[in-house]
Formats: sequence, structure tokens, C-alpha cells
Amino acid sequence: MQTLPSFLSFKPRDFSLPNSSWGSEMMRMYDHYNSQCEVETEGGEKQEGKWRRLPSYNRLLKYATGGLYLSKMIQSNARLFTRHIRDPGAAFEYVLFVNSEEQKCVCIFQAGHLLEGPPGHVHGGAIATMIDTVTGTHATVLSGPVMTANLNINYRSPIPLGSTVLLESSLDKKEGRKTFIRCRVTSTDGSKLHSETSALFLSITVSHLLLGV
Ligand SMILES: CCCCCCCC/C=C\CCCCCCCC(=O)SCCNC(=O)CCNC(=O)[C@H](O)C(C)(C)COP(=O)(O)OP(=O)(O)OC[C@H]1O[C@@H](n2cnc3c(N)ncnc32)[C@H](O)[C@@H]1OP(=O)(O)O
Repeated sequence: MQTLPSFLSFKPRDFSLPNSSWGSEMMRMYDHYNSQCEVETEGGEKQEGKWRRLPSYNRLLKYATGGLYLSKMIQSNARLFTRHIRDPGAAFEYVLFVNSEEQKCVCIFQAGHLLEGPPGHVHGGAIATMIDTVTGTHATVLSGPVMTANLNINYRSPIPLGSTVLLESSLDKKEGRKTFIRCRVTSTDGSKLHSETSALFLSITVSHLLLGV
């Protein structure tokens, strides 16, 4: 059997899988949701569970069939903002799970030391980045290609640097091209509210991305 040249057989790294920087809380939450992605029936057969883990690459194009090669051709040095730091654990460590039946999405987020804002705590812009990422990904799953039109964030309590938090996103409503999403950021046991967000996404065509129209 002929083997493919190495540039064709390259597999992109999936950043949503555990790495050595993930702390015990991050791992515990990951295992909690990951174990619900596949369940065993009474007859011992495996079947899809209610949650689905979303893979995460450092370029959005890699989601698309053949996108790996496109991503090498179009602005080849461009990288997804949240996935461009190579040092594991230094910035954004996160994984998203989607529950299509309940139209919900959860993200487990461990905030690294490069995300400092107020001393010892996470920068508000880094929190907004994660909220945009989670609600934007959720809106994409629900409605196809979208862009953020409005993010309205209320910051309720600071997030300690290095901690693991939960982002929970839910569909509020869909009206034509508009997808309205809500998102709460809490401690992993849900006892502490860090922020509440309402977001609006507008469906776009590919030409909007390529030509800005
Ligand atoms: C099956 C698994 C698949 C998994 C796939 C996962 C993929 C995920 C992968 C990797 C994760 C990455 C995730 C990152 C996500 C990040 C997303 C971003 O950050 S996007 C960048 C920031 N956003 C911009 O730069 C937009 C800039 N703005 C625009 O381009 C336009 O303004 C746009 C497209 C938002 C709207 O422009 P128009 O010309 O298309 O639409 P008009 O006519 O202005 O508005 C349409 C309707 O919407 C209302 N509208 C527009 N903007 C509004 C606003 N800000 N607030 C309220 N209403 C607004 C208007 O009033 C109008 O409403 P009436 O139809 O009259 O009812």
C-alpha cells in the first residue's frame, strides 16, 4: 500500500483533549461530561449520549472538509486567538460539550497565568473572549455561520487566576437571521456567579467573511 506524503497525512492537534497542565478540577469536570458522550445500553451496547465533545483546532478552517489544506493556503500564519499559545496551561485551556436535545453548551475553562488583569485575577477581556468563543460556537452549531453583533456582559465576581470555571450557554430564541444566546460563568459547583451575558449573533454568508459584504 502506498503511503501519503507527510504533508498530506498531517493530523491537526485537537486542543480540547486533556494535557499535562490540566488541574484536578479541570480533569474531574472533563471526565464528568466526557463520560456522558457515550453510554452503555442495558444490552451492553454503546450508543451516543446526550453530550458531544467538540474538537478544537488552532484554525477555524480545520473544521471544514479539506480545510487543513485551505488553512495552509489562506493567511497560513493566522491562528485562532484562544489557541495560539503553545505553552500548555499558560493561557486558555478549555473544552466544549454540546447537548443538542436541550440546546445547551458547556465549557470547562482553566485560566492560565498569562490572562492576568487585576492582580491574581482574570482579565475582563479574557473572560469576554471565552464568552464570545462559547456563545459563538454554540450559535454556529444552532444556526450555521454567524458573527457576533452584540455581547452584553455583567461581571458579578472576579475569577481567581489558575482556577477552573464553568461557562453554560443556552438558546434564548431565534428570529430570522438572529440567534439570541445567554451565558453564565460560575464556579464548577455552581455556587458562585462570576458573570451573566446576553448575546446576539447574526447569520452571515461566506461572502461576508471573504469580502466584508
Ligand atoms: C457541527 C459542529 C460545528 C462546530 C463548529 C464550531 C466552530 C467554532 C470554531 C471555533 C470557535 C471560534 C468561535 C469564535 C466566535 C467569535 C465570533 C466573533 O467574535 S465574530 C467577530 C466580532 N463581530 C464582528 O466583527 C461583526 C461586525 N459586524 C458585522 O459584520 C455586521 O454588523 C453584522 C454581520 C453583525 C450585521 O450586519 P448585516 O448587514 O448582516 O445586518 P444588519 O442589516 O445590520 O442587521 C440585521 C438585523 O440585526 C439587527 N442588528 C444588527 N446589529 C445589531 C446589534 N449590534 N444589536 C442589536 N441588533 C442588531 C439590525 O437592527 C437588523 O434588525 P431587523 O432585521 O431590522 O430587525
